[in-house]
Amino acid sequence: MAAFTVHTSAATSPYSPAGTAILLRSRSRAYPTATIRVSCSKTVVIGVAADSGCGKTTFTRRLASVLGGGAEPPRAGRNPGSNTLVSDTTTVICLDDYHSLDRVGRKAKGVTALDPRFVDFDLMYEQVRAIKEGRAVEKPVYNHVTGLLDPPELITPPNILVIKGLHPMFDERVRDLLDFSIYLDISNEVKLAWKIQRDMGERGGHSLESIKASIEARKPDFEAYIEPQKQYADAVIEVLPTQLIPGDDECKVVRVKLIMKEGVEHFAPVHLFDEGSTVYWIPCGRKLSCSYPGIRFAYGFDTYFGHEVSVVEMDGQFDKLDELIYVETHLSNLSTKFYGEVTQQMLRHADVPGSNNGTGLFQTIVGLKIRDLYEQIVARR
Ligand SMILES: Nc1ncnc2c1ncn2[C@@H]1O[C@H](COP(=O)(O)OP(=O)(O)OP(=O)(O)O)[C@@H](O)[C@H]1O
Ligand SMILES: O=C(CO)[C@H](O)[C@H](O)COP(=O)(O)O
Repeated sequence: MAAFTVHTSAATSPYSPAGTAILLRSRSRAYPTATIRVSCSKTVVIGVAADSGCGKTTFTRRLASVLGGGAEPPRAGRNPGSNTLVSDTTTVICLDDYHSLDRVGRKAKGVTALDPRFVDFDLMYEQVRAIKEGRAVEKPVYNHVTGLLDPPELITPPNILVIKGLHPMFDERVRDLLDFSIYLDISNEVKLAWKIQRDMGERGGHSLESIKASIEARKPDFEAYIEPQKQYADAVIEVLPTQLIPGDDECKVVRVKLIMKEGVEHFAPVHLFDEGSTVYWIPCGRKLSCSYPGIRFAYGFDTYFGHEVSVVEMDGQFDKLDELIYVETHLSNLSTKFYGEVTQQMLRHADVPGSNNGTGLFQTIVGLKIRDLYEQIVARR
């Protein structure tokens, strides 16, 4: 386990309000000494796990914005290769920053980034714990552009820390630091469609064959190290091909399940119409315009890795986001602060991928539930 020294001094942090400065510095890595000023309030920690290219960044951008104000990379002058997002209430850190090998090193060893042997879990645990306890850290940076391990960046304690990546629930010590955890469970068909969209579209430079090959090459490690984490998640957002278009392989229309564990402290699962009932609902018609293939909701109880869960499901997509209010009025336990807040949040983020289907809807709802969980934890203190 890495050894650490703690420095205390007073200064102003580039990230957070004034407070007594405590800086955690790792002896096992040569980090520059920085002094900052942080509030000593504690931080609520949220874990978001998924495979590569499965929407972690997209979700956590939406989440940070729902929790309070647009999330931006760290202030000017910081490392442009930083993966960190900061809003006025939330800091999102990317666990790729704890890679112990850079891209060349992984290639030389013939290992993938999913292999936990090459993740610095000791440092991850010490730094997430430090932030949770109100201490700033100098977090390493993995640069996805260059594939190199960049100089560290200063992270000071926010109200809510979101740790997103491949392994937030893999190490039991880190898992025990989480106040709430989400797993994004993207089916193989949808994962391929999204990776094609990104690596041949947005990022470019990849062929269909190389994309399929990279997914296949990582599959053994995904099944061994990433996918088993979903048993620990408090909520799972499962994205599947639609059942409304027989034989569809485009995955432009998706069926999405929000799987919520029962009995999680500060988290009351959402339900549709009547709690505890089994519901199948096709809302299309005069109050919710739906073009082909329409929309279908479902709700009920199930078991998931031995846990009792509630599941709300949406298949299809919205034509007019403002009509979502009709659906919202039939959902309960949303933790909204006013009538129509889910619909308003969806309209605010209409340009974010998934805003017309169950992924955007359930990600928005999870954001409001996390806000409520945070407020309950703070009130209890
Ligand atoms: N709900 C969604 N609907 C449609 N496309 C989506 C959705 N969420 C993410 N995507 C797309 O999937 C691709 C991967 O998304 P994103 O970069 O957020 O994943 P990631 O898990 O952060 O990736 P990586 O692990 O490589 O960092 C992007 O092209 C993104 O636009
Ligand atoms: O799985 C990933 C992120 O979730 C990345 O592929 C991993 O971090 C390695 O990055 P790169 O492919 O840019 O070297």
